[in-house]
Amino acid sequence: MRYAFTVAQTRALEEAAFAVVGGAALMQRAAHGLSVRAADLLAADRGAVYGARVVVLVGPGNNGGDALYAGQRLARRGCAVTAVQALGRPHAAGLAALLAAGGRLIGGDRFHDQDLAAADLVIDGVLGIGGRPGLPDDLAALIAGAEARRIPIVAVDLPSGVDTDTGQAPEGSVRATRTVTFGTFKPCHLIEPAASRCGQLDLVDIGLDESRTVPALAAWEPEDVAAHWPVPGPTSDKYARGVVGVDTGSQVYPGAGVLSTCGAVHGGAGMVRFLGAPRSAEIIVRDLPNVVFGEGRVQSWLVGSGWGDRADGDDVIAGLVAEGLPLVIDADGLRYLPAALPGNVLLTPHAGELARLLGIERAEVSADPATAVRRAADDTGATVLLKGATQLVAAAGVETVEVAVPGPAWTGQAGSGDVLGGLCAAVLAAGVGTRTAAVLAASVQAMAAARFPGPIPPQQLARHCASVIGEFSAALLHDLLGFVGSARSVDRAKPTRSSRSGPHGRDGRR
Ligand SMILES: NC(=O)C1=CN([C@@H]2O[C@H](COP(=O)(O)OP(=O)(O)OC[C@H]3O[C@@H](n4cnc5c(N)ncnc54)[C@H](OP(=O)(O)O)[C@@H]3O)[C@@H](O)[C@H]2O)[C@@H](O)CC1
Ligand SMILES: [K+]
Repeated sequence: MRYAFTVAQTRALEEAAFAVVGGAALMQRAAHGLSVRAADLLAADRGAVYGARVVVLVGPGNNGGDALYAGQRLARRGCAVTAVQALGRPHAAGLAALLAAGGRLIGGDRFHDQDLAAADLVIDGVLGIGGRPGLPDDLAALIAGAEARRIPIVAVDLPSGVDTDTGQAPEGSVRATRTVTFGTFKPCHLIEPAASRCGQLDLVDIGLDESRTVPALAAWEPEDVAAHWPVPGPTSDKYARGVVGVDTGSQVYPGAGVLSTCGAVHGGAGMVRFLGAPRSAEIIVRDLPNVVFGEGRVQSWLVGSGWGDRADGDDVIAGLVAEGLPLVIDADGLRYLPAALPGNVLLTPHAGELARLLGIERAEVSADPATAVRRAADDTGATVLLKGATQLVAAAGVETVEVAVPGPAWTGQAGSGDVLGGLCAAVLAAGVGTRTAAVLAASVQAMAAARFPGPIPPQQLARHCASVIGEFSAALLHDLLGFVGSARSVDRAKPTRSSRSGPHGRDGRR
C-alpha cells in the first residue's frame, strides 16, 4: 500500500522533523537520496557516473536547493554539472556548494535547446510542493527539447508544472523518466494525468513520521489485492462464495445486461440470478448457462447498467435499499437515487455521471477527482467508485480515498463499466466490505488489462479477470498445502496489521 499526503500535511510533517534535526539536515538527506538515484541511472545508461554531463534546471525554492546539493555530489563523483537558472534566484547555499565542487551556473536566457545536445541527464529542480501548476512557455519548450532528444529526466520530488494535490498536469509540465520524492508520496504521484508523468517512482526516507496523520490517499498494489481477495476456503459452497442478483439491461441495451452478468460470473460469484431484461436473458441463457433466472436467495444486488429510461427505477432502487443487502448501482440507475443511502450501497459513476450527481461540470470532476468522489460519498451517504484513468473509492465520513491498482487505457471502452459492476457485486456477495470490494474489483480489471493488453472486448477481459483471480487462489493453495501452483506469478503477501487498518488509519474518520 502506498499512502499519499497533501502539501499542507507534508509541510506539517516537515515542520515536526525540522524541530528535531533542522531544515538543513532534511535537505541534505533529500539531496543524498537524489544524487544516489541519479548516479544509478547514469551508471545503468552509460556504464559510468564519472565523466557524465548533467544539466540541473534550478527554480527559486528548496526544490532547486535539493537539486543543487545533488549536483554538488555528482560533481564530486566526476560529472560535469551545469546548473541552469530556470526560474527566479537559486538557493544561495546550494549554489555555493555546487560551484565549490566545480559545477557552473548559466542564466536561463543564455541556455538553449542545442546546449542540451550533449547532456546525459537532466535534473528537474524547478518546482516542488511550493509550485503553482504550469510552467512558463520558454521553460516548457526547453524541457520538451530534452524529452524529444530522449535525455533521461530525474524530477526532484515531483515533475515541475503538475498540481501536487489534485494530480492535474497542464500542458508543458515535465514528463520524467524517474521521480525521486522525499518523506511521503503526494497525490500527484498517484492520480492521473500527473502520475504517469512521474516515470519510475522512488521514495527517499528523510525521517518524517507520518504514522499519526490520516493520509489523503491509500493506493493499492497488486500484492494487496491478492492478499485481500475472497478466495474460497476448503469447505466453501456456492452460498459461501455468494449469490449475486442482477437486474440490468433493457430492450434497447441488452448487451449491458449480458456484460454485467459476465462480470459477476467471472468475478467468482457462487451463483448469479438474472432478473433483468428478457432480451438480455435470451443471450445469457445461451452464453452463460450457469446463470439462473428464478427469484430466490441473493447476497448482493447489481442494478442500473443499460436500463435507459425506466418508469419503475425509483421503486426498484428504493425497494432494494430497504432490503438492506449490499447493492451496486451503476449507470442509468444513478438517475433514480433516493435522498440518503447507507454505506453498503456502492455507486459506480464515471466522471460525467459523477458530475451530474454533484450538479457540477465534468471538467470540475477531472480537475480534482479525489475531492469530487469524497464529496459524492458525503452527500449521498453511499460508497462511491469513480471509474476512469485513476479509479478512486470514497466512503461517507472517511478522510482517506482509496486508489485502485492502475492499468492500461485498453479498459476505456464500452462495456468495461458493466463488467466492473458485476465484479463489484461478486466480491460484495462474498461478504467483503463495500469500500474494499470496490477497490478489489477495479484493481483486478486493471491487472487483467495489464496482463493481457490490447483491444480485447470486455467479455473476454472478464475471463482474463478470472485468470488473475485464479492466481490468488493458486498462491493460497501453495501457502496451505505446500505445493507450487504452475500458474503462480502473483506474489502473495500477507496483509500486515498496518495495511489493514493500521497507523495510517485507512478506516480513519473525520
Ligand atoms: N520543507 C522541507 O523540509 C524540505 C523540502 N524539500 C524540498 O523543498 C521543496 C519545497 O520547497 P519550497 O517550499 O521552497 O517550494 P518550491 O516548490 O521549491 O518553490 C517555491 C517557489 O517557486 C515560486 N513559484 C511557485 N510556482 C511558480 C510558478 N508556476 N512559476 C513561477 N514561480 C513559481 C514560488 O513563488 P511564490 O509562490 O512565492 O510567488 C516560490 O518562490 C520540496 O518539494 C522538496 O523538494 C526537501 O529539501 C526536504 C526537506
Ligand atoms: K521538480
